[in-house]
Amino acid sequence: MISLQHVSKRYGSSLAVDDLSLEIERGEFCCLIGPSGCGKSTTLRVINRLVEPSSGTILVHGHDVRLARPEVLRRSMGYVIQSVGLFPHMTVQENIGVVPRLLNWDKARIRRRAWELLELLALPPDEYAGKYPWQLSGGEAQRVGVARALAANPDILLMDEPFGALDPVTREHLQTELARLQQELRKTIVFVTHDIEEAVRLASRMALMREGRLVQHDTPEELLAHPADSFARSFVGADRGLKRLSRLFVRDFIQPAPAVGLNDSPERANSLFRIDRRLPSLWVTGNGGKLLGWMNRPENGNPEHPIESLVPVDLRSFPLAPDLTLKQALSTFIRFGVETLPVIDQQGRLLGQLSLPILLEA
Ligand SMILES: Nc1ncnc2c1ncn2[C@@H]1O[C@H](COP(=O)(O)OP(=O)(O)OP(=O)(O)O)[C@@H](O)[C@H]1O
Repeated sequence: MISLQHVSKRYGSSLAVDDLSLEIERGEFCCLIGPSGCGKSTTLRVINRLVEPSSGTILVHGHDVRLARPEVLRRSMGYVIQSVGLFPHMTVQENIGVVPRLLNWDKARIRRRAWELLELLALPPDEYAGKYPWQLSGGEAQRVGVARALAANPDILLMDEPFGALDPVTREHLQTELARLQQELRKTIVFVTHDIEEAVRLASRMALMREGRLVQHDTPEELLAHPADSFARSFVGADRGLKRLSRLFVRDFIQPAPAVGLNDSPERANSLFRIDRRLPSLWVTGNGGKLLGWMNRPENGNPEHPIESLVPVDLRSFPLAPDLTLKQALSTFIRFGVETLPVIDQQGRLLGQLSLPILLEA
């Protein structure tokens, strides 16, 4: 899909990119990663000819990019940068419509597309289409930037530190959105970041660079498990086991959860405690299997009624959602100081539980 062959870029006497060869397959999410100044942005920009390489060849869909007119090439790829670059005098809808207008789409089609994309990016069109960039938060502006890049439905998205300027919470939110979007759209994405956590979370393959050269091009799992050299090892960090947890999801580690209904008899709870003598507590569910809290094993062994022994939980923060990463789950374990956490679906129904030993084994 995108093939960089022996690409170099020289600025005066220094080489920003040094004989770099890289193959990016269709539908891949390739993160270019490495320390500041290693040539990530330059590598990205030679793909849409914002930067002309000093030597080497770049093929997109098998065609040499040098043979395409730069403006045509750029329109055929989405491009998202850190500072967004929305036009301040244009509304959100007009900003999203920039490339479609250049492509002479009619007004109705541009509007339809803008609304469709705003919905896709969780920005209600009624509310956002008519806003100006100064009326948006950083996270919202970045979403509009992504919508604008997707406007003409390009196969390729080039993203240069798109979330670099956002606060950590918004950043994590947008990472989740982008991962969801990619599941749905399957674009070929080249994404520059110097944040290894971000790359591990999003990439299907990571290209680790150092001083303009490619050090390792691998899946995040491989890069974390088998860094190619001492530089790669130090870049991925001593806590690479912890980082791997960002690639694993709660849904794949759910186990059955021992539970009673709120209106079940004390005998029912008692029999579950008898079956597993080490069980410290039972989850308690209400209508339709919705989680309410837990009940502890009675200390004197006398059966207790779930209604009377219920310890309610804060459903917004305590239970896990199946699509959280194990890393996020670990922080919930630490926050509450527990060994087992319930997993619930969007309706609050108990799906099962995750235990800390299972997570640590993963
Ligand atoms: N237009 C330019 N003129 C001169 N030198 C440049 C130019 N653009 C980049 N460089 C140099 O090329 C090298 C690679 O820059 P590049 O921006 O590609 O790195 P990067 O890995 O994206 O860095 P960062 O993570 O800090 O953005 C740097 O040493 C930089 O100073």
